[in-house]
Amino acid sequence: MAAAREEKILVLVRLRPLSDKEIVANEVADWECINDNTILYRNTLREGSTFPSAYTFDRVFRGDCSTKKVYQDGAKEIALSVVNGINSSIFAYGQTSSGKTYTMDGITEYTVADIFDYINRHEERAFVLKFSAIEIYNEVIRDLLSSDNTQLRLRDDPERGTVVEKVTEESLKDLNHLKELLAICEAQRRIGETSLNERSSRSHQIIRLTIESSAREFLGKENSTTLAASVV
Ligand SMILES: Nc1ncnc2c1ncn2[C@@H]1O[C@H](COP(=O)(O)OP(=O)(O)OP(=O)(O)O)[C@@H](O)[C@H]1O
Repeated sequence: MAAAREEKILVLVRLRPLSDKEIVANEVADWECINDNTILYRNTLREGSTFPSAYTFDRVFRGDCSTKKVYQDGAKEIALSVVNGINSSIFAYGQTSSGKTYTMDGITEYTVADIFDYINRHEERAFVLKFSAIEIYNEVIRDLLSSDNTQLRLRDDPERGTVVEKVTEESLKDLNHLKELLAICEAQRRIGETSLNERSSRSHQIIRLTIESSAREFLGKENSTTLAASVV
Protein backbone atom coordinates (compact mmCIF):
# COMPACT_ATOMS: atom_id res chain seq x y z
CA MET A 1 0.00 0.00 0.00
CA ALA A 2 2.81 2.38 0.83
CA ALA A 3 4.38 1.79 -2.58
CA ALA A 4 1.02 2.26 -4.28
CA ARG A 5 0.62 5.64 -2.62
CA GLU A 6 3.97 6.89 -3.89
CA GLU A 7 3.88 9.33 -6.75
CA LYS A 8 5.14 7.67 -9.90
CA ILE A 9 5.90 8.88 -13.39
CA LEU A 10 6.50 6.49 -16.27
CA VAL A 11 7.91 7.63 -19.62
CA LEU A 12 6.97 5.56 -22.64
CA VAL A 13 7.95 6.16 -26.26
CA ARG A 14 5.90 5.03 -29.23
CA LEU A 15 7.35 5.20 -32.75
CA ARG A 16 4.88 5.53 -35.57
CA PRO A 17 5.33 3.85 -38.96
CA LEU A 18 6.32 6.03 -41.92
CA SER A 19 3.26 7.54 -43.61
CA ASP A 20 2.50 6.92 -47.31
CA LYS A 21 3.72 10.44 -48.01
CA GLU A 22 7.03 9.77 -46.26
CA ILE A 23 7.46 6.44 -48.09
CA VAL A 24 6.82 8.12 -51.47
CA ALA A 25 9.43 10.76 -50.55
CA ASN A 26 11.93 7.95 -49.80
CA GLU A 27 12.33 9.05 -46.20
CA VAL A 28 13.91 6.70 -43.72
CA ALA A 29 13.20 6.37 -40.01
CA ASP A 30 16.00 7.79 -37.87
CA TRP A 31 14.76 5.91 -34.81
CA GLU A 32 14.89 2.20 -34.06
CA CYS A 33 13.82 0.22 -30.99
CA ILE A 34 16.47 -2.33 -30.15
CA ASN A 35 14.70 -3.80 -27.12
CA ASP A 36 11.73 -2.97 -24.87
CA ASN A 37 13.55 -0.06 -23.20
CA THR A 38 16.05 1.38 -25.65
CA ILE A 39 15.83 3.33 -28.87
CA LEU A 40 18.66 4.28 -31.18
CA TYR A 41 18.82 7.58 -32.97
CA ARG A 42 20.78 7.71 -36.19
CA ASN A 43 21.21 11.32 -37.10
CA THR A 44 21.23 11.00 -40.88
CA LEU A 45 21.12 14.77 -41.27
CA ARG A 46 24.30 15.51 -39.37
CA GLU A 47 27.40 14.89 -41.42
CA GLY A 48 30.13 12.85 -39.80
CA SER A 49 27.77 11.34 -37.22
CA THR A 50 28.36 7.66 -37.76
CA PHE A 51 27.58 6.42 -34.24
CA PRO A 52 23.95 6.23 -33.20
CA SER A 53 22.92 7.52 -29.77
CA ALA A 54 21.01 5.17 -27.48
CA TYR A 55 18.25 6.41 -25.14
CA THR A 56 16.57 4.39 -22.42
CA PHE A 57 12.96 4.79 -21.25
CA ASP A 58 10.56 2.83 -19.04
CA ARG A 59 9.22 1.23 -22.19
CA VAL A 60 9.54 1.78 -25.96
CA PHE A 61 7.17 0.53 -28.66
CA ARG A 62 8.18 -0.14 -32.26
CA GLY A 63 6.33 1.37 -35.21
CA ASP A 64 4.50 -1.86 -35.97
CA CYS A 65 3.04 -2.12 -32.45
CA SER A 66 -0.74 -1.80 -32.22
CA THR A 67 -2.41 0.79 -29.98
CA LYS A 68 -3.91 -2.15 -28.08
CA LYS A 69 -0.41 -3.34 -27.16
CA VAL A 70 0.66 0.18 -26.16
CA TYR A 71 -2.43 0.32 -23.96
CA GLN A 72 -2.02 -3.13 -22.44
CA ASP A 73 1.71 -2.95 -21.76
CA GLY A 74 2.03 0.76 -21.07
CA ALA A 75 -1.12 2.64 -20.14
CA LYS A 76 -3.66 0.16 -18.78
CA GLU A 77 -2.25 -0.09 -15.28
CA ILE A 78 -2.07 3.70 -14.99
CA ALA A 79 -5.54 4.28 -16.44
CA LEU A 80 -7.16 1.59 -14.29
CA SER A 81 -5.45 2.67 -11.08
CA VAL A 82 -8.51 4.91 -10.78
CA VAL A 83 -10.71 1.92 -9.90
CA ASN A 84 -8.22 1.04 -7.15
CA GLY A 85 -8.44 4.45 -5.56
CA ILE A 86 -5.54 6.31 -7.23
CA ASN A 87 -5.95 9.37 -9.46
CA SER A 88 -3.89 9.24 -12.64
CA SER A 89 -3.03 11.21 -15.76
CA ILE A 90 -1.79 10.11 -19.16
CA PHE A 91 -0.07 12.84 -21.10
CA ALA A 92 1.03 12.62 -24.74
CA TYR A 93 3.87 14.82 -25.91
CA GLY A 94 5.44 15.00 -29.35
CA GLN A 95 5.90 17.05 -32.49
CA THR A 96 3.13 17.55 -35.01
CA SER A 97 2.03 14.35 -36.76
CA SER A 98 3.89 12.09 -34.36
CA GLY A 99 0.66 10.22 -33.51
CA LYS A 100 -0.57 11.75 -30.22
CA THR A 101 -4.24 11.94 -31.23
CA TYR A 102 -4.13 8.50 -32.86
CA THR A 103 -2.66 6.95 -29.72
CA MET A 104 -4.79 8.76 -27.15
CA ASP A 105 -8.11 8.12 -28.93
CA GLY A 106 -7.36 4.40 -28.76
CA ILE A 107 -6.22 4.58 -25.14
CA THR A 108 -9.38 6.45 -24.11
CA GLU A 109 -11.60 3.81 -25.73
CA TYR A 110 -9.72 0.86 -24.21
CA THR A 111 -9.76 2.55 -20.79
CA VAL A 112 -13.50 3.17 -20.85
CA ALA A 113 -14.16 -0.41 -22.07
CA ASP A 114 -12.09 -1.78 -19.17
CA ILE A 115 -13.77 0.51 -16.62
CA PHE A 116 -17.21 -0.68 -17.82
CA ASP A 117 -15.97 -4.25 -17.56
CA TYR A 118 -14.83 -3.58 -13.98
CA ILE A 119 -18.19 -1.95 -13.13
CA ASN A 120 -20.09 -4.98 -14.49
CA ARG A 121 -17.98 -7.33 -12.38
CA HIS A 122 -18.59 -5.35 -9.16
CA GLU A 123 -22.34 -5.27 -8.79
CA GLU A 124 -22.06 -4.84 -5.03
CA ARG A 125 -21.18 -1.20 -5.67
CA ALA A 126 -22.97 1.48 -7.70
CA PHE A 127 -20.76 3.42 -10.13
CA VAL A 128 -21.16 6.53 -12.24
CA LEU A 129 -18.55 7.19 -14.92
CA LYS A 130 -18.46 10.81 -16.00
CA PHE A 131 -16.79 12.34 -19.06
CA SER A 132 -15.71 15.93 -19.64
CA ALA A 133 -13.50 17.45 -22.32
CA ILE A 134 -11.81 20.82 -22.57
CA GLU A 135 -9.52 22.50 -25.05
CA ILE A 136 -6.78 24.96 -24.17
CA TYR A 137 -5.98 27.25 -27.08
CA ASN A 138 -4.08 30.53 -26.75
CA GLU A 139 -4.46 30.34 -22.94
CA VAL A 140 -8.24 30.15 -23.31
CA ILE A 141 -10.15 27.17 -21.91
CA ARG A 142 -13.23 26.02 -23.82
CA ASP A 143 -15.79 23.30 -23.13
CA LEU A 144 -15.68 20.83 -26.03
CA LEU A 145 -19.12 19.44 -25.15
CA SER A 146 -20.81 22.82 -25.36
CA SER A 147 -21.48 24.81 -28.52
CA ASP A 148 -21.31 28.07 -26.62
CA ASN A 149 -17.88 29.63 -26.92
CA THR A 150 -17.67 31.08 -23.41
CA GLN A 151 -14.27 30.97 -21.79
CA LEU A 152 -14.15 28.65 -18.77
CA ARG A 153 -12.39 29.64 -15.56
CA LEU A 154 -10.11 27.70 -13.25
CA ARG A 155 -10.62 27.73 -9.50
CA ASP A 156 -8.56 26.25 -6.71
CA ASP A 157 -10.73 24.15 -4.49
CA PRO A 158 -9.27 23.21 -1.10
CA GLU A 159 -10.62 19.67 -1.37
CA ARG A 160 -10.80 18.90 -5.09
CA GLY A 161 -7.67 20.76 -6.24
CA THR A 162 -7.85 22.72 -9.51
CA VAL A 163 -11.40 22.74 -10.85
CA VAL A 164 -12.69 23.94 -14.21
CA GLU A 165 -15.84 25.88 -13.37
CA LYS A 166 -19.11 25.05 -15.13
CA VAL A 167 -17.62 22.40 -17.39
CA THR A 168 -20.16 19.97 -18.88
CA GLU A 169 -20.00 16.50 -17.38
CA GLU A 170 -21.84 13.66 -19.14
CA SER A 171 -22.55 10.34 -17.44
CA LEU A 172 -21.28 7.70 -19.85
CA LYS A 173 -23.86 5.06 -20.77
CA ASP A 174 -21.73 2.74 -22.87
CA LEU A 175 -18.90 2.64 -25.43
CA ASN A 176 -21.09 3.98 -28.23
CA HIS A 177 -21.94 6.97 -26.07
CA LEU A 178 -18.18 7.58 -25.58
CA LYS A 179 -17.61 7.41 -29.35
CA GLU A 180 -20.42 9.95 -29.90
CA LEU A 181 -18.88 12.32 -27.34
CA LEU A 182 -15.38 11.93 -28.83
CA ALA A 183 -16.82 12.75 -32.28
CA ILE A 184 -18.44 15.92 -30.86
CA CYS A 185 -15.09 16.93 -29.30
CA GLU A 186 -13.24 16.32 -32.57
CA ALA A 187 -15.75 18.43 -34.48
CA GLN A 188 -15.37 21.27 -31.95
CA ARG A 189 -11.56 21.28 -31.83
CA ARG A 190 -9.49 23.78 -33.68
CA ILE A 191 -7.76 22.00 -36.53
CA GLY A 192 -5.24 23.40 -39.00
CA GLU A 193 -2.83 22.00 -41.53
CA THR A 194 0.91 21.71 -40.99
CA SER A 195 3.43 20.57 -43.57
CA LEU A 196 3.47 17.23 -41.77
CA ASN A 197 -0.17 16.77 -40.80
CA GLU A 198 -3.24 17.72 -42.85
CA ARG A 199 -5.45 17.53 -39.74
CA SER A 200 -3.22 18.95 -37.05
CA SER A 201 -4.71 19.85 -33.69
CA ARG A 202 -4.03 23.46 -32.90
CA SER A 203 -4.75 23.11 -29.20
CA HIS A 204 -4.26 20.96 -26.15
CA GLN A 205 -7.13 18.66 -25.27
CA ILE A 206 -7.87 17.28 -21.83
CA ILE A 207 -10.35 14.46 -21.41
CA ARG A 208 -11.29 13.69 -17.85
CA LEU A 209 -12.97 10.50 -16.73
CA THR A 210 -14.34 10.64 -13.22
CA ILE A 211 -15.59 7.58 -11.47
CA GLU A 212 -17.91 7.83 -8.48
CA SER A 213 -18.70 4.77 -6.49
CA SER A 214 -20.68 3.93 -3.40
CA ALA A 215 -21.75 0.76 -1.66
CA ARG A 216 -25.34 -0.02 -2.72
CA GLU A 217 -26.68 0.21 0.83
CA PHE A 218 -25.36 3.78 1.10
CA LEU A 219 -26.80 4.89 -2.26
CA GLY A 220 -27.98 8.49 -2.18
CA LYS A 221 -26.11 9.21 1.09
CA GLU A 222 -22.94 11.24 1.28
CA ASN A 223 -20.76 8.22 1.27
CA SER A 224 -19.38 7.95 -2.23
CA THR A 225 -15.78 8.12 -3.42
CA THR A 226 -14.80 10.21 -6.43
CA LEU A 227 -11.62 9.59 -8.41
CA ALA A 228 -10.38 10.91 -11.72
CA ALA A 229 -8.29 9.73 -14.64
CA SER A 230 -7.20 12.41 -17.11
CA VAL A 231 -6.12 11.81 -20.69
CA VAL A 232 -4.22 14.83 -22.02
N1 LIG B 1 0.89 4.19 -34.96
C1 LIG B 1 0.32 4.63 -36.08
N2 LIG B 1 0.00 3.79 -37.07
C2 LIG B 1 -0.60 4.23 -38.21
N3 LIG B 1 -0.89 5.52 -38.46
C3 LIG B 1 -0.59 6.42 -37.51
C4 LIG B 1 0.03 6.04 -36.27
N4 LIG B 1 0.24 7.14 -35.52
C5 LIG B 1 -0.25 8.16 -36.25
N5 LIG B 1 -0.74 7.74 -37.44
C6 LIG B 1 -1.31 8.60 -38.50
O1 LIG B 1 -0.42 9.70 -38.64
C7 LIG B 1 -1.14 10.93 -38.83
C8 LIG B 1 -0.77 11.95 -37.73
O2 LIG B 1 -1.17 11.44 -36.46
P1 LIG B 1 -1.89 12.35 -35.36
O3 LIG B 1 -2.88 13.26 -36.00
O4 LIG B 1 -2.33 11.43 -34.30
O5 LIG B 1 -0.65 13.22 -34.87
P2 LIG B 1 -0.60 14.32 -33.69
O6 LIG B 1 0.66 14.04 -32.94
O7 LIG B 1 -1.88 14.33 -32.94
O8 LIG B 1 -0.42 15.64 -34.55
P3 LIG B 1 -0.79 17.20 -34.20
O9 LIG B 1 0.02 17.61 -33.02
O10 LIG B 1 -0.39 17.91 -35.47
O11 LIG B 1 -2.28 17.22 -33.97
C9 LIG B 1 -2.63 10.56 -38.80
O12 LIG B 1 -3.06 10.42 -40.14
C10 LIG B 1 -2.64 9.22 -38.08
O13 LIG B 1 -3.74 8.42 -38.51
